[in-house]
Amino acid sequence: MTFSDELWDSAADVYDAVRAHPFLTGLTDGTLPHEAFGHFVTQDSHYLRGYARALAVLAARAPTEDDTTLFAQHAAGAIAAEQEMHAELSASLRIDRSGTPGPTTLAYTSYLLATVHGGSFAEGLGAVLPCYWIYARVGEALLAGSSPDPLYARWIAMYGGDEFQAVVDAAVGVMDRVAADLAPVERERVLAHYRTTSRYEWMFWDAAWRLETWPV
Ligand SMILES: Cc1ncc(CN)c(N)n1
Repeated sequence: MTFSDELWDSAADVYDAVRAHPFLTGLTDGTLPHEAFGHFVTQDSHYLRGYARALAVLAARAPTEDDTTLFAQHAAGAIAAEQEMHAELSASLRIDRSGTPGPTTLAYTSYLLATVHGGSFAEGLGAVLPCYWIYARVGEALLAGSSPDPLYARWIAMYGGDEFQAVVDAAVGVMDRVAADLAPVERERVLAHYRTTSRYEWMFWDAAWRLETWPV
């Protein structure tokens, strides 16, 4: 069993909860209100800025030149592709993506940044991995059925597409390589970060579903 298998299995219950969430079932059957999707797109634009910063820190702390190149490319290229899609979706939904990050967005990005700065490279990678991997698995699972709503179909095609899957495979491969040299205590820390950010992934969809705002 590879370390990435162990990681995936450790948060498989969270992934199952993600798949069952009404935001995703609504995306698939087309019943998700555009207001909730617009909320998601706006918050995700904020999220991606924080995520890109976290990947850039990871690139700077990477153990090999190839890893630095990989995460720097992901910080620039992958994020640009997602932001481009958000710009198109926002125009179709006629939403303005300005405003401030909501509570869940801020908590999630703050956790990512704290971990990539304060933990080891492996811990940082464990924290960013659910962002890659859960979206790839969700995209892959939803691709065949897609959605009757063309905006949701566009979103599913992005994450279910080969390009995104290849990006994710590369990041998972680095995790497996790095894990070979980790002491058991550090593996446990990686698993803990991975589970926490998997939970944040569920919370991010839930926040959009609830149209979350700051309570005061
Ligand atoms: C919250 C979140 N998580 C993951 C992804 C996919 N990079 C995303 N765009 N937004």
